[in-house]
Amino acid sequence: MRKQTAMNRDWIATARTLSEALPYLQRYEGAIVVVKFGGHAMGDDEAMEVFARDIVLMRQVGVNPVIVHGGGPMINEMLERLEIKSDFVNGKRVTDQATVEVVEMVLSGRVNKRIVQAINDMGGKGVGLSGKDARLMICEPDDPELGLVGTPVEIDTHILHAMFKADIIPVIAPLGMGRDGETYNINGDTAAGAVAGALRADRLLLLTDVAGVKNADGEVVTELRAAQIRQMTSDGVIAGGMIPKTETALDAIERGVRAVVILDGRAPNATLLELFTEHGAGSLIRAD
Ligand SMILES: Nc1ncnc2c1ncn2[C@@H]1O[C@H](COP(=O)(O)OP(=O)(O)O)[C@@H](O)[C@H]1O
Ligand SMILES: CC(=O)N[C@@H](CCC(=O)OP(=O)(O)O)C(=O)O
Repeated sequence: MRKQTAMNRDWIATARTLSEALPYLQRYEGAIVVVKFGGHAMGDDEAMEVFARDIVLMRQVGVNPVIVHGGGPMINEMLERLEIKSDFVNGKRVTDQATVEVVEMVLSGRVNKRIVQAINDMGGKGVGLSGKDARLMICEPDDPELGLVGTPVEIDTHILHAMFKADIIPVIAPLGMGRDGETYNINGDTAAGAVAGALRADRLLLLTDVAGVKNADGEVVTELRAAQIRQMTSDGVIAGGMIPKTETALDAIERGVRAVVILDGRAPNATLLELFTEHGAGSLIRAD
């Protein structure tokens, strides 16, 4: 008879986890899951590999994942190198013409390609595009104070549905086009929310560098409703980069997204844990 060593007890636990995933796999078959991959959530090459593997696995089991990425820290690094000063207002970058050119170069050129390559290295079919491609995201100016920052007002989802049919994983850089062909910088969270809303996604996962939305005592709140978010924002508990995230969550839910989760993208297999196990991660936001 074969003995149960410590090692094969680990295998038994792995097999059990796989087996227990069945109801979740059934629930998400054919579902659309938009994943916002924030610049702070992107780690080293190994973390990128784990993220890409999870996304390819999602596609393999019948989910339609869409990646919308950020890259704020990478943009900051390039702006510093070029000695271009940059300010944020309520988590959004004040963007002039010189800045938007750098944003496009870094996001579409560097960050997007890195994610696409990681997905393709894992055997998936990742295709990179920005909101300018195929007029995916038409924008209007956000706040005049922010310059060339756009709010998506029209999302053409045809290209995304065509990609799902072709087994392609879309990887979207948050840039948009104005009605006169001008380029807009879109906050990554805002772009992800707009795409998720237009697709009526089943889930929007916002991957960041904190475990979730924290209360005044610094504890992660695991379930949040709209009224609570509004209160925490007016109290200043939700601040900085968390403002566009929670605003996005509320907006996406209003547009028909079933639920939004804000979670730590640096935690290994964060997306799989959230979707396919009973151990939901981060803060889950639903309609009131
Ligand atoms: N109530 C809050 N709970 C958690 N994080 C918060 C809160 N208020 C502000 N933050 C800040 O928001 C940051 C996440 O936003 P951001 O840096 O823009 O992330 P990303 O690059 O992933 O989009 C956190 O690292 C944290 O410093
Ligand atoms: C208007 C605006 O703020 N655009 C962002 C776009 C990138 C982004 O959102 O990156 P993270 O998700 O990593 O923060 C910026 O210029 O930094």
